[in-house]
Amino acid sequence: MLKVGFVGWRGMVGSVLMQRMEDDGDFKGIEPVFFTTSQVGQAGPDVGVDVPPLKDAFDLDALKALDVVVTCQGGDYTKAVYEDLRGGGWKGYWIDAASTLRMADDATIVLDPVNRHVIEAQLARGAKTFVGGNCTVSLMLMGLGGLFEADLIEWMTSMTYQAASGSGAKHMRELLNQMGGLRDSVGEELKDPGSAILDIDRKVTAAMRSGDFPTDNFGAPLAGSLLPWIDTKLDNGQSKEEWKGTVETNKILGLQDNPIPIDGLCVRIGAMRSHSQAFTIKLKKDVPLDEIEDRLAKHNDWVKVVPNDKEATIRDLTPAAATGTLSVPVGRLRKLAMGGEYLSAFSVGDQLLWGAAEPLKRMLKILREQ
Ligand SMILES: NC(=O)C1=CN([C@@H]2O[C@H](COP(=O)(O)OP(=O)(O)OC[C@H]3O[C@@H](n4cnc5c(N)ncnc54)[C@H](OP(=O)(O)O)[C@@H]3O)[C@@H](O)[C@H]2O)C=CC1
Ligand SMILES: N[C@@H](CC(=O)OP(=O)(O)O)C(=O)O
Repeated sequence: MLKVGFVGWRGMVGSVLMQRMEDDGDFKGIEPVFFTTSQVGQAGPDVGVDVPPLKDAFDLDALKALDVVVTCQGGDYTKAVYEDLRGGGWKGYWIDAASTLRMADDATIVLDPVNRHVIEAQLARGAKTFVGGNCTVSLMLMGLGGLFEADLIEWMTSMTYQAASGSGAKHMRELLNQMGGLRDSVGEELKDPGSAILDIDRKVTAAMRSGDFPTDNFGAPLAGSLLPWIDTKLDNGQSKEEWKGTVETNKILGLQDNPIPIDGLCVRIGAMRSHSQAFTIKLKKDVPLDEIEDRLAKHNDWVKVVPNDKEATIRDLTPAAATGTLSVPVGRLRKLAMGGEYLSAFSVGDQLLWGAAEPLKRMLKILREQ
């Protein structure tokens, strides 16, 4: 029975992972050990099997006793522990949600409905480090996997609409406080259907720009606005989030030697936990739309092609519809005015499920089935 250590299990990503593992009975058949950076000795979570008290996540000897470490604790933890653990001779499997190790030569980015062949090849050559991809990248590949699989994409842009959860729990709270602050600033006026909308707008804008508006986490208003920058700046002008779209996609697909150009702008919007993306795709040839829809729909069990009409789109192709589900709807599929090789698409997905926890859960299962 695999002895599996969980670090970061009570955080936002970790909690989603725990829930999904419980839903699917994944704790049966492993020996789980729970770790913490702050609550050593306290009782472990109730996951339906006996677990020892929480161990110290920085205790290398305790970690070395494991066959597998699954961490959702974040990049600082990975930086603090991983090298020392490997340097100390530990040969176990490391499964990580953080981006720290993703582009390392000995790390494989996991998204098995898309790159099971890459994962299997890496396992066969003895790879031991497996990392979940960036949420936007994983969700894009789950949605458009059928086109990548058929090698139909010459290049593409991804313009994102990313939810607050991608920045963490505090940001989700701040977004809600911002929304509440805007509403409260015009509470009286909203009670009166006859009040002038431009007066309401003026007050809302003033509230948004006031020094009292809660912006400690985002650094600027998000509610009623948007933020066209995510993560740090690179020398070429890309944000790091935009860079990940190029390099992680090609690494996941095993195309580093002949990469597909993928670029775009990453934008934070006031959604809670589902990321959306609008794509412009240059196809290698003019493929009929029904064939494209067929390839997309058949690629995996979670992608759902949404007909390109208003009713279906506003019902099924939104964060409100996708959140809390494993479904990855893809719609707005049509050929663009530039010609038959130019395709538009729009996708949505829960960034804590396929964007974070689900690929890790499934990687652990792949190890168990080996
Ligand atoms: N947020 C996201 O969208 C994504 C995040 N990731 C990666 O996952 C990492 C973790 O992200 P996320 O889950 O958002 O981080 P959280 O801040 O929710 O949790 C991280 C850790 O904080 C500690 N913690 C302290 N106070 C609390 C509290 N009140 N409730 C819960 N945990 C608490 C816990 O560790 P302890 O028990 O040791 O105190 C927990 O494991 C990120 O750093 C990133 O590397 C990856 C993909 C997406
Ligand atoms: N950066 C993503 C969240 C994420 O997945 O990040 P990372 O690539 O560090 O795992 C966001 O803000 O929406």
